[in-house]
Amino acid sequence: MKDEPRRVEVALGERRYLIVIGRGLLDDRELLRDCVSADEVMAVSNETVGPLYLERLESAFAARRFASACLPDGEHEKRLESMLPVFDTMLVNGLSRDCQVIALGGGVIGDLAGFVAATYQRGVDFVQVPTTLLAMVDSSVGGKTGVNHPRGKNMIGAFHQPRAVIADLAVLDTLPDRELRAGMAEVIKYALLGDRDFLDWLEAHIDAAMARDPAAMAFIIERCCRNKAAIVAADERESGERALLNLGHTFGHAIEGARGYGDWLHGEAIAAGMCMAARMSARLGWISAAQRDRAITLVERAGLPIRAPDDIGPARFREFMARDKKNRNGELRLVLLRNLGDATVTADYDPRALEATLEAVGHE
Ligand SMILES: NC(=O)c1ccc[n+]([C@@H]2O[C@H](COP(=O)([O-])OP(=O)(O)OC[C@H]3O[C@@H](n4cnc5c(N)ncnc54)[C@H](O)[C@@H]3O)[C@@H](O)[C@H]2O)c1
Ligand SMILES: O=C(O)C(=O)C[C@@H](O)[C@H](O)[C@H](O)COP(=O)(O)O
Ligand SMILES: [Zn+2]
Repeated sequence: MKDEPRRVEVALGERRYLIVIGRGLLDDRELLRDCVSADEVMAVSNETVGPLYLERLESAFAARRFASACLPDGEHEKRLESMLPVFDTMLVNGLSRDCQVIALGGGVIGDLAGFVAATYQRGVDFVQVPTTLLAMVDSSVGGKTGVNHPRGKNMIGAFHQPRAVIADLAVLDTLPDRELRAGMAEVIKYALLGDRDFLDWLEAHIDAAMARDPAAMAFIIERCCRNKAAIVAADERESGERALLNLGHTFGHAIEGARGYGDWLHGEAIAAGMCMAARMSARLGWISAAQRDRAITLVERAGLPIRAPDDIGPARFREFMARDKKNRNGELRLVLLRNLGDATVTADYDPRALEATLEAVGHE
């Protein structure tokens, strides 16, 4: 018997949208046509995902004006220049302000296509069709769109919520193992920042999840989407608690930036960044050494890096961290652990704990 899709609502005051999670959704034309209501459709994907799944969208929207663009693959392509060919395609095809954009891909395509939608003719609607675990549990939800700048991650962008998120679990069958592991970093993030029960569950089921057990995957994706939907509903534009979703990201974004958005995947950098946050929290005495090790062990069991690359010194970390979007009045705000399953965003910490954590990169 086919499982019914799971549905998670993101409620933003009067506005709301659905995240639909299930196997085979890309073959459900009724759902696709329901979510994408416009007569003019622009699908954005990349050279890896497009050949695998774009045809499903093409055939679902054959009766409408349909245009598409497949960008080169990779995090380094998440930059302003990559948006131009997408705008060109939209203009050449005469797409009006009534068109809708579909982002078909991982977080890179989701963030970029979302920003295209936020800015094309001052803003059109878009639908997220995430194809990585990371995009299903995190980037497709919540409306953060944008691109990187050589001086910092996601430095140019806009809040622009999708009108729907369609997560077809079948597409994960073609996702490489390394990308699955990268997605698991954001999964572990939700547990550490605010969901202690989920942390216990993950510790018991991480091996099943890494083996792509279908029930475990569906449970994980729904649980993470519910967590994210609740945080985004409470603080859509990150004036407060949404910054908790940045656990591991102040360090992680510095790693990505210092490596030139190249060899370290976002999820890998965030994994190492979360371990740094755990070590710093332990140095501050906010969590015990045993709790720190529990967090790090889970990251390690997911096959993720637990250490930042040793060629990024404290000065380079600080250079990127000084530009972090969470900073206020020149103060470096960090997401740290007060307990497992209980993170806090604060600039109120002993700076020596940060210094020691940065100095120890490569040694611990
Ligand atoms: N907006 C947000 O809230 C948010 C949240 C988390 C991360 N992000 C951003 O997301 C990006 C990382 O996303 P990602 O990890 O999905 O990386 P990605 O988009 O680069 O995708 C990872 C790789 O998997 C390939 N791929 C995607 N789906 C596939 C499939 N089904 N089968 C085979 N290959 C597939 C892609 O072509 C790519 O090579 C980063 O830029 C990060 O900053 C944004
Ligand atoms: O949705 C959010 O809020 C997040 O912070 C989710 C993060 O996982 C994601 O990497 C996000 O893109 C980071 O945003 P930024 O504002 O720190 O650039
Ligand atoms: Zn992230």
